[in-house]
Parts: sequence; C-alpha cells; structure tokens
Amino acid sequence: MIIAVSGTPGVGKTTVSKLLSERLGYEYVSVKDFALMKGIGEPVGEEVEIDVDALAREVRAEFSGKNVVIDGHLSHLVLADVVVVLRLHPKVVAERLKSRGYSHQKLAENVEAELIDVILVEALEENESVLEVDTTGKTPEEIVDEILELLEKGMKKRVGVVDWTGAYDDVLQYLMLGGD
Ligand SMILES: Nc1ncnc2c1ncn2[C@@H]1O[C@H](COP(=O)(O)OP(=O)(O)OP(=O)(O)O)[C@@H](O)[C@H]1O
Repeated sequence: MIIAVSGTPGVGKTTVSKLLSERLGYEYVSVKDFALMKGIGEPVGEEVEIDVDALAREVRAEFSGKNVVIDGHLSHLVLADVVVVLRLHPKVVAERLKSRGYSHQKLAENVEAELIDVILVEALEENESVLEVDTTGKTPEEIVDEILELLEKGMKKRVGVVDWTGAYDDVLQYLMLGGD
C-alpha cells in the first residue's frame, strides 16, 4: 500500500511519516530525496522544484505493489492508496516557520494555504481516499495512533475535522491578504 503524508510546510509530515513507517514496517520515502535521486527535482536555494507529472510516474513505477509511506507536501499529487493530510492550527504553523527564519512572504503564503485548506482540496481532487488529521496539541505518537486506528477501521475518507475560519484573527500579523 502506498500511503502519502501531505500538508502545509511545518505541520510535521516528516516526523509523522517516519514514525508511521516504523510502526507499520513500511519503507519511508522522502519526496524530495526521491525526486533528486531520479533526476526530476531541481535544487533551487533550499527548496527542490519537482516535476509533478514525472514524480507521479516514477512513484508508480518504483512503488506499485510495495508498502511505503511517502513524505512530502507534493505527495498528495501522486496516486496513493491513501493520502493522510496533516492539519495544524495556522498560528502554530506560523510559529514553526518563523523559527526556521522564513521570509514574511513565505510565511504568509504558507499560513494562508493552511487557513484555506489548499492541500486538502488538492488531495481530494486527486485521490479517492483522503484522511484528514488535526495534529494541533498532539504528540507524534498520538497522531500516528489516530492514523493507524483510521487505517485499521478501513476508513476511506475522513474530512472536515478542522475549521480555521475562526483562526484569522490569531494570524493576521503574518498574512499579506493580496498585498505586500
Ligand atoms: N506533533 C508535534 N508536536 C510538536 N512539535 C512537532 C510535532 N511534529 C513535528 N514537530 C516539530 O515541528 C517541526 C516541523 O516538523 P517536520 O519537519 O516533521 O514538518 P514537515 O511538515 O515535514 O516540514 P517540511 O514540509 O518543511 O518538510 C520540527 O521541529 C518538529 O520537531
């Protein structure tokens, strides 16, 4: 089974994916490293620009029929059997990304993306099975327990677990809202 773990930068994809793969006995794959290894990712500064169509093709070719957890904020664009979309209160996203030294613009882009469910919507457009998990205030172990419980139950789709419309006031200082 191919399990993709996606979400806004900083939500905890890598932490959760590694733990989830350990608990399941699945291989752990980082989208970034995989794309670089396959020559479909271009390092640009600290980021890696990835050809998403090529990524989807390469993932299918390499991992079809295998048990893997694929970690990365583009992983919801490959055809996975299950996409886990991690959510985190936008204020905590902002704090985590700020402590990484992100620019105001990058901070705003990502906090806004979390606020308006960008990754979740894309995941639902591309995949049948999407499990949304609110990670706010939970330890990595608690998050992985929740994912494992959903998988054990055979849950195909679970969305609507968060609503950040009430969070705008908490993150106004980080937003650009179309301006600069
Ligand atoms: N459940 C959690 N509780 C508290 N801190 C966490 C939790 N999960 C991750 N973190 C911390 O948040 C930071 C970001 O985690 P991580 O690198 O796993 O996120 P990511 O979504 O993979 O980020 P990116 O998209 O940039 O690769 C790390 O410092 C990590 O230790």
